[in-house]
Amino acid sequence: MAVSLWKSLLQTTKSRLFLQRGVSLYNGVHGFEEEAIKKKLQQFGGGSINLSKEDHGIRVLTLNNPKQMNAFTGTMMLELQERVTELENWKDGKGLIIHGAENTFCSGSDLNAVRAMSSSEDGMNMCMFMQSTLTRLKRLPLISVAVVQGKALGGGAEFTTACDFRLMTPGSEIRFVHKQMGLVPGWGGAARLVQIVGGGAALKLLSGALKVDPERAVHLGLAEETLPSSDETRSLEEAQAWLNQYTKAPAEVIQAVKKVVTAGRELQLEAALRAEKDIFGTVWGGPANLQALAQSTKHK
Ligand SMILES: CC[C@H](C(=O)O)C(=O)SCCNC(=O)CCNC(=O)[C@H](O)C(C)(C)COP(=O)(O)OP(=O)(O)OC[C@H]1O[C@@H](n2cnc3c(N)ncnc32)[C@H](O)[C@@H]1OP(=O)(O)O
Repeated sequence: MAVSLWKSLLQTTKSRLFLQRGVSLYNGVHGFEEEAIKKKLQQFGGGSINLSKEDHGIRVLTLNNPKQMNAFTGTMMLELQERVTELENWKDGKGLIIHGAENTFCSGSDLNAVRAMSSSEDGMNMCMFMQSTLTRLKRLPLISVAVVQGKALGGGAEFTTACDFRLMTPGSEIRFVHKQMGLVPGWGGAARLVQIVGGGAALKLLSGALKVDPERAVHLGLAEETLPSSDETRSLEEAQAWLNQYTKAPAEVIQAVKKVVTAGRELQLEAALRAEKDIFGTVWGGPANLQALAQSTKHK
């Protein structure tokens, strides 16, 4: 009796915690020194992470460091965390498109920062910082899609897996080059890749550091489709049209949809069911629900 009560309390707490915004994956208990790593990252500047204005419930996040093929500098890592916080507080959002500036996605960590931060302590702290930010990004109550133009390498490949979907332009590639660097993914990319393509395919992609072109990515279920255009502006418009198919409903309904899927993805069944109940409670009898009932909506 006492054990089952305790188990039930633990699961409820877990599903509640999971629904909260801004919760870091790591803290001091895990040896994470957030303020120390932020100070360190501040030393490696360049580039920016830009967030567009809202358009029909969709915003565009741009990885902007084209001089280095959009490699992630320290300050870009810090800015990404700020943009994610901004998106967590966006009440009317439905969708997010993520792409790289000047027709390429991202070539991973800035190698200059990587070289200067080669101690185990810095590596662990950077890993925990980026895992935490990308986990929050994937949990956003928005439908997110990465538009992969040019190359997504190393941390860039990992970043694409923190989106719900990937669309690739002709000639683009996703490549987990970590093995070639004597590493494995550390931004959560391996765990997410296994969820997306399964263990066998993930093992091949990581151990072979294989170039994944759009055709192979679609075949593996890593990408949804190849966009018709490789032109930067047109492919973004195509991605927007693709995303529009899934965001035609009030924001509170789209957000609830994403939340139940996130719960199903991340929690054990009983905790996911409890989370689903809580989320269901936010839309039941809500404006969209009442309107659909009043109109006797038919689903022909
Ligand atoms: C592996 C784990 C780790 C993590 O997860 O944290 C990482 O991500 S480490 C980074 C992994 N990425 C790389 O190792 C990329 C190395 N670069 C390349 O393979 C090429 O530069 C490539 C294929 C991205 C582009 O080749 P291309 O011939 O088209 O152009 P350039 O090589 O001339 O590159 C232009 C310019 O960009 C600089 N660059 C590219 N990537 C990075 C990077 N990750 N960090 C810093 N700088 C980068 C490159 O050095 C050139 O600059 P320049 O001043 O002209 O030499």
